[in-house]
Amino acid sequence: MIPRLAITCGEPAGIGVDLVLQIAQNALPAQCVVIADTNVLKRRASELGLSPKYIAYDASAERQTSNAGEMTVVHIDCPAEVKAGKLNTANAPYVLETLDTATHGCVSGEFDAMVTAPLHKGIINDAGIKFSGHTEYLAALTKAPLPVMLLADNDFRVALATTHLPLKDVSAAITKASLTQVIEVLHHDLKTKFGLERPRVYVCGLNPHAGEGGHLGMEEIETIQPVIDSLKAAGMDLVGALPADTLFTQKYLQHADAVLAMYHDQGLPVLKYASFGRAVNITLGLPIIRTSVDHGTALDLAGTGRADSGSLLAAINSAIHLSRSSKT
Ligand SMILES: NC(=O)C1=CN([C@@H]2O[C@H](COP(=O)(O)OP(=O)(O)OC[C@H]3O[C@@H](n4cnc5c(N)ncnc54)[C@H](O)[C@@H]3O)[C@@H](O)[C@H]2O)C=CC1
Ligand SMILES: NCC(=O)COP(=O)(O)O
Repeated sequence: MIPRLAITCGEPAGIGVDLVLQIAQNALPAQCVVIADTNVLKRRASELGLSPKYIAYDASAERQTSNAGEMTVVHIDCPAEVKAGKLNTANAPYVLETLDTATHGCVSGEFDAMVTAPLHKGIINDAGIKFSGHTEYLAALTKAPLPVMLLADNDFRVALATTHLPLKDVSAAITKASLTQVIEVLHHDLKTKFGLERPRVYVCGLNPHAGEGGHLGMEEIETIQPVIDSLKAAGMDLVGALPADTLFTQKYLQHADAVLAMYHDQGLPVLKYASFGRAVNITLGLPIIRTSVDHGTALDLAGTGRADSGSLLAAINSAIHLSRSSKT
């Protein structure tokens, strides 16, 4: 089976467009279908000194792997002119339309997976559209009750109990019910997507020193530990709650199939310090396969040819692997 992947370019003023063009210089063992405005691609390609052959996507044609120097495209109109590095609120609906097209294609089975290049959350909100991130948006589109963000560099996997929310709201968002659901989704997907029979998950506390016995916060005693104990009693292999600063050391990491951090900037800086440029963001808990890059729009690099496509390539390879090996 040749996997067919929908690839979105994200923010058109960002490096997503550059990266997709760079990736198309190489042959890939999948049919990569880029969802974008062909004119945006062509203009950026000429800025980068690239000239791929553009092929209009034909859903009825037989699947073929992607050839070097060719790009299969589903054209979506981008309303306003795109200048590399310059955000424009007028193009926010276009960004979402590319996501909608890719997602509907995955839900219908036309695509086996979607791979997303980075979008700019701020400019979409500036356009008057409430938006937190791909993770939440794709969950709403696919009616998934709870998405879980996981970033991975091979066997080093970091999942998050909460995603995009202000730090002041994190504690209230971690309830016994929400944390139980997050761990259940993580446990389920580690088995079905990563083939881990009995995944071992190390769980971080929320507070410094995991609350220091209640002297530095009560969330561990009142919420996190009771959830861990109850799921362990139900048969899951969980360790914690451990202080996050010491959990992220080799002594523990070498035994972990995944780490569950309580919030975005507790887990991701560690992962990015170790693996920036080759890690993959995988959304768990969706009825479709979605992978993404480990970085943002890097407006400072758009159109310069200096953006590193390592993480996008890793995201594509991960989507290919997951399309072939995932069980439901
Ligand atoms: N999956 C997604 O859609 C993601 C989107 N973002 C969004 O990106 C926007 C900008 O975020 P920032 O925090 O500035 O992070 P960023 O990742 O865009 O940039 C941080 C630094 O890393 C560099 N960098 C990023 N990607 C690179 C690459 N492929 N090659 C070489 N250098 C690279 C940039 O030049 C910059 O110096 C925000 O709106 C954020 O929400 C951030 C992360 C993921
Ligand atoms: N830092 C990772 C990130 O923000 C990715 O968000 P999403 O757009 O994939 O939900």
